[in-house]
Amino acid sequence: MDLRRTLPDELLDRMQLGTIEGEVDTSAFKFRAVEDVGKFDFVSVKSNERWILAQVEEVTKKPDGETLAEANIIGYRDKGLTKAPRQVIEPDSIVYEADQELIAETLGLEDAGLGIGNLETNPDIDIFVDESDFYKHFAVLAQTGAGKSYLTGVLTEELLEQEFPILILDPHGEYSSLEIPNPERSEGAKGYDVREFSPNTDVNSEAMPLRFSSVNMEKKELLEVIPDSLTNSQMGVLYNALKRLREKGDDYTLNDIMDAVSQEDSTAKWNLLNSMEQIEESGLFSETPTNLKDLLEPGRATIINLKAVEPEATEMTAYLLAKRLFDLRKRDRVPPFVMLMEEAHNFAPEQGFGKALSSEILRKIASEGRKFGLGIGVVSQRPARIDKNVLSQCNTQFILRVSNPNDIKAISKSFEGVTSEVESMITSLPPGVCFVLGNEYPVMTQVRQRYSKHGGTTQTAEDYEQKITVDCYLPQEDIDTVRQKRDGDYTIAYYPLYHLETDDVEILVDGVEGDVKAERKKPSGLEKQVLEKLRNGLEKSEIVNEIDMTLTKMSSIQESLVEKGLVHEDRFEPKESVLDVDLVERDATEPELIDYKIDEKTARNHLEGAKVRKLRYPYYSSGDSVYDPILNKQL
Ligand SMILES: Nc1ncnc2c1ncn2[C@@H]1O[C@H](COP(=O)(O)OP(=O)(O)OP(=O)(O)O)[C@@H](O)[C@H]1O
Repeated sequence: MDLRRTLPDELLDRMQLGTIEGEVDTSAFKFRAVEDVGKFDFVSVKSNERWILAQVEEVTKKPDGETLAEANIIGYRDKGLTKAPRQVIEPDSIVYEADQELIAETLGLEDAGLGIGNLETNPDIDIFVDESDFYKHFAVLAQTGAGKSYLTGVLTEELLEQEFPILILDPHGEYSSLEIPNPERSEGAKGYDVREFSPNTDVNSEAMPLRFSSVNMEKKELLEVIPDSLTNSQMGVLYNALKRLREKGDDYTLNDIMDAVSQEDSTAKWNLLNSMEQIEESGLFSETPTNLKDLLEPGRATIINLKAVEPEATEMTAYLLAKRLFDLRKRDRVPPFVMLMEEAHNFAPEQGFGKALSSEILRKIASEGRKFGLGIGVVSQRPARIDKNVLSQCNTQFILRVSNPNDIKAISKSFEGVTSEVESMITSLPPGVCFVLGNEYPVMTQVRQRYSKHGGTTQTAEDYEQKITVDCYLPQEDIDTVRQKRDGDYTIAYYPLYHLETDDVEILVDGVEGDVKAERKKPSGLEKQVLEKLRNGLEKSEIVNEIDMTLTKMSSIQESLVEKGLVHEDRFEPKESVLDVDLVERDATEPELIDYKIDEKTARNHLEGAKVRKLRYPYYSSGDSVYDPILNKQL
């Protein structure tokens, strides 16, 4: 019988793949394939006037050359819903290739939104995710090397295209490459608007410093960041100190609280002060804090680079950012935004896997954030170690390859739609292929190529660049700010200097030319005190009062300071010198260092018996132009 003649027209343009064989039930069938079929291919069968979609689960080739395929029935589309058939398909039915429309309709695929890739089995079918779903939280879960940070980069690009403000907690400093177009793309490469902040700008020298305000900190917040748990008497001391400060009615800082605590009449204050000193030493708080509103700008990714930040400071940063930004969001002071957390198991650990300061606030955001337009993105290679209360609130899940049984269990417990077949498929996904869960059916997706450069590549011996730590004068402006303000592709260069010092004199010698760049005599004890107060903006009369000295003494000190070249002759103001600029340690690469041409011995000729130290002066250069970030001017 000529099968094609007996078929209605609508069937004719679909490719026949084979015929059902053996027993059929409502969930699966087997068919003898006459065309090539592969694992996970979508196929279709007509039953009771409806097209049923199924997916090949296994293909077997028999010794006689016959190919048998097993397919799981997904269902049919009816009134906007995918339904499982209640009647069995007729044995002997013909199995066809499934067309794009049937697949897209039955799987309930979106046809617009964030384009993350294509259906793994059908490259012509693009996979989109509804952008509003990102305020209902999402998770990217995968074992190391499966493509987790690559996919997170793709999601970030798509969110930035939709003008979302995004904040990324980046423990390894791998997301700043979002600003660089992907060099592996022949067309469509693109860099994005990125700002980088870090609590540790010594190591992350390209980042702007991230500092928090300690003005009027509430008791609850203070108790969260104090590293030790307090005794009742310590609580009492803190309570009294805060009460007294509030009664005064003025703004108060962490230092004011410490002063007030030290004035309390209780021995419990000493340990409390000790704990508070640790917060102060973390360097996270400042009188000139980062304006948190600057962290959220539509269409911009703000990266919180936590590379080389101590674990305690990392925790405190995550807690303070989540807490304060959620508060600001609730009061509509910042736009709706998405906060992405790499290594999320460290910020919201599951019980039994440690504690984190940010646990409670992240649970709160997970359950309430969507009401206020704060979506969180949980990215982790250890799903089993993430707080279930947080994980289960993630409405959309992107699961790449995961093979650890505990992690698989955590995934199937937290999310719907993870059948045992999906579980086994997750263990064998190739890199860059993920399941998108959260819709009607888990969709196996080939993640698209990135528009911007992927920064998470494992470092190899060839691309290893040794870092050399140098003592460097602290730039007033960081390189990113200068790049943005002056719209130039500036790179940093460290100019070599020698600092020579005896008990009386200090000089700075140019490490290339060998000449003296700055010189001055050192102030004596009392002169130093006067100079310091002068630098802090005090008037002569105020200094006389504070140090408690006669006017005659003050005049002789002034004379001596003029003679040493430390203050101006015509006005009692300190002379500015590069010798007063603060020093910081910086990690530089070999090409960033300008070579010394003068050796230490030659430099020492300028000042016999001096202690010599190598220092560096930073310059930012772009083509022919050179910018001095200490004097803040173009040279
Ligand atoms: N969709 C993709 N397209 C092309 N290459 C990809 C894709 N996904 C991943 N890769 C490649 O696989 C490598 C590993 O991916 P990625 O860095 O995202 O892994 P990871 O899961 O984040 O691992 P780790 O936990 O070690 O950071 C990448 O360097 C990239 O080259």
